[in-house]
Amino acid sequence: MEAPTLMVLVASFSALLASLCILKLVYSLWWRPKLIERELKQQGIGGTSYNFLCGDKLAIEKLMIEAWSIPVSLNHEIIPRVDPFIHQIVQTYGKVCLSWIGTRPRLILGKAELVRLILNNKSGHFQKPPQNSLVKLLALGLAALEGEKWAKHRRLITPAFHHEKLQDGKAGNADLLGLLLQCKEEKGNELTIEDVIEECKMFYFAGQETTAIWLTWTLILLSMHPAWQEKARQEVLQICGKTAPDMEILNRLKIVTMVLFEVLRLYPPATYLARYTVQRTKVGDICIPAGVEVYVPTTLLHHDPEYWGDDAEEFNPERFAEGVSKASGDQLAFYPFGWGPRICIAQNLAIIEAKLALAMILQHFSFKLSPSYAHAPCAGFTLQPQHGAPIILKPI
Ligand code: HEM
Repeated sequence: MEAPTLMVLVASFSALLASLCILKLVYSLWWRPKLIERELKQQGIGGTSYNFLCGDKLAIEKLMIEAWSIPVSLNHEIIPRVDPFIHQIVQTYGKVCLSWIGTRPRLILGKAELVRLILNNKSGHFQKPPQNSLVKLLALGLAALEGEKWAKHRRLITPAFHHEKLQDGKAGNADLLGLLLQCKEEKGNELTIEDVIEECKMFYFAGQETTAIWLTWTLILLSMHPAWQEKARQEVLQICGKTAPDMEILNRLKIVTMVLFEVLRLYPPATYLARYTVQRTKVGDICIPAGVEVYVPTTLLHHDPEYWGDDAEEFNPERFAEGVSKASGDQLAFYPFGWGPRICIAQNLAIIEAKLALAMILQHFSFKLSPSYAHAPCAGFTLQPQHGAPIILKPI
């Protein structure tokens, strides 16, 4: 073949390749989002229209900067501050609506019956959304695994949190590490040393932050509601005086438990859960295309008067007097630990830790908010008091 002909061929091939790349880009950055938008809107789902490349990112950032620049009054109507975009979009388009995180469609499902279908789904069509590399670096392990590997790790780790272990006070990191290393040693088991490290990292992050923040909000709320602080203290002192509570005593602390659940309702450490459709999937009447992030807004459901009544925004531990299942109009309006197959593996441990810590604080201290406290809940990795929690403790 002559040189000029060869050059023409190479040039045509390059041009074809470039056109294909451009087409692919146009498809993923414009056409596909628009197709998904049309499909969901045809099913009667309202929401924002897709903006090229950035979606609702700018609107979300603007609302957050505004909301987070000032504290709020000392009450529990926190949604407009914690998640101003969700607050606004749900007010405009309803509890089931569509928004955009860049090019990724985000379907908000703020109804208990749909939350149930998503979190209970065992088809494998809903997975954890693809994460950016920073999140991957921080937290891998069980919470980020999928499919067979997740099922295997979950099976391996579950015994570390068995009820009897918790009763003996033996559960925890040392136990988990022992279990994982034992599994790694066993012949035929493909658990690698990297897997063991990832699980330990995951448990460190998942375990420390969430329980600490739960206790922090509990101290803030019991400072805001001193009558409940006193009621809970009286219960502890009546049952065990000033001796450290054991498991049997912890099981008898009814008011302490009601208080802790009411704090989890109003200030859930994990403000939302997210899933991602790996293929077209039906949820109730909604047909969700592949590649859609499903956003399950925990804080919104925990504050919704439809499930909690007119006093939804009030701190009223009494609503948990008959247990979690009778506290709301729908059991799936309260899921601080998630639900279904991926429910928090350590929820019993977290509850025991929180009860023990709170009971011991109540036994030995009375507490109130420092005058420098500004009520400013904001959602980062977990739901945080933005300017800290200065609390004045007085030994009793
Ligand atoms: C107040 C305390 C805690 C809260 C509110 C909490 C909340 C949650 C939630 C909502 C999920 C489900 C996530 C999802 O479905 O996407 C979860 C999963 C998980 N949590 Fe917790 N958690 C707490 C304490 C802990 C502790 C103490 C540990 C470890 C010692 C832990 C380890 C895990 C793990 C490993 C998963 C992933 C389970 C799986 O995907 O199979 N959590 N947690």
